[in-house]
Amino acid sequence: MDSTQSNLESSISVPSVQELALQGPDKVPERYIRDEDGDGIIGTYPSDPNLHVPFIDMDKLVNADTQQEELQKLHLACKDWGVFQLVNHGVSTTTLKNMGNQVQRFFELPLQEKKRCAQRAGSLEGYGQAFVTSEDQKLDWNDMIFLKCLPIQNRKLDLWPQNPPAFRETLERYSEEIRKVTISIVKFITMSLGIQDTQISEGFREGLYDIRMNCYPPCPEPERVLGIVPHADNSGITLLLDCANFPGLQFLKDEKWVNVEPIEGAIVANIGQIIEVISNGIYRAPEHRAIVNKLEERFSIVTFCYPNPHTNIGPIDKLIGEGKIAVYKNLTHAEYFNKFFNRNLDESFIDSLRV
Ligand SMILES: O=C(O)CCC(=O)C(=O)O
Ligand SMILES: [Fe+2]
Repeated sequence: MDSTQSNLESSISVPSVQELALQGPDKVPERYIRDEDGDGIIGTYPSDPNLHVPFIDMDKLVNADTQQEELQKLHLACKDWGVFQLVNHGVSTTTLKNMGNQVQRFFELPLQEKKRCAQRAGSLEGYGQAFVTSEDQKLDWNDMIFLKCLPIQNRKLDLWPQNPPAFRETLERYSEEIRKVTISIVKFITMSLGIQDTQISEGFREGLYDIRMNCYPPCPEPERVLGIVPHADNSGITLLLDCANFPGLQFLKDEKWVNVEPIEGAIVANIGQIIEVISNGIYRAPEHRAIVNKLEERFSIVTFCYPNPHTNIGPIDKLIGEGKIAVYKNLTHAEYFNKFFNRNLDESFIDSLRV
């Protein structure tokens, strides 16, 4: 990544939401309140309980007899939703369970212990918060720890928790298994775009895997705050492990918020803005947000997967020409990240990538 410091590559420090919640307040501090009128409306869109995020079965993608049908489902999932629940993905149940446990145990530690991994000036890595640049900005009802996991030389081990004791080895194992899933699901995503060569998916073998672990404490006024403000991810693809047994993650579909019902053993996969660009906008990086719960704490483990830094980010040749024009610019990896970290938080990042 570019060595020049850019404005969103670090965040000002904010209070721990877990500590706030522990005091058992009956009201939420003003800095977290999103509905100024107190009418409980967050965002402009209603939610729709009758819509469900599609499912994709990796076994069916691999099996020659079922592949075509499943590729067609995958195509529609990426085009119409930008998100799907992936089952039979190959990450072992033990790895998923261990990862969830370690993250929960980390967030259960006393604040002082978690602060040993606190973000340092000028970096988003570590325990803290992302994209907070001013004291009067509204805050998310969320604590997080963000760690670069792959390639191995990107790890800042001084920020990796040593407590709980199995945290590091569990995260190492998890990131390796997630990398395998990423390479294969990206291969099928490009196949569903009609591209047969594996150059794009192979770009994820030496790719970057950054993991954000989120804790959403119970909130006395859940309908007035957000766990994470609506956004699309700047990744190639994002793979999310939802550790709760109630919904918290929502995707925007046809101007309605749709809950992701957590399914044990499934991984939620959403298209990131890099695949949106590569696919020349055929596949969309969907807007999503997290809501919070009055009684229960929720954890999620989110892997942002990027192709290796030598890959240019632009629409692939096969999807332009013969009357199809490029909708997005072609940028180097460094230019893409520079634009991302210097973006204006009030403007659409993806629009800034349009030709
Ligand atoms: O925790 C969630 O459900 C959403 C997290 C998310 O969207 C993110 O970290 O980018
Ligand atoms: Fe996200």
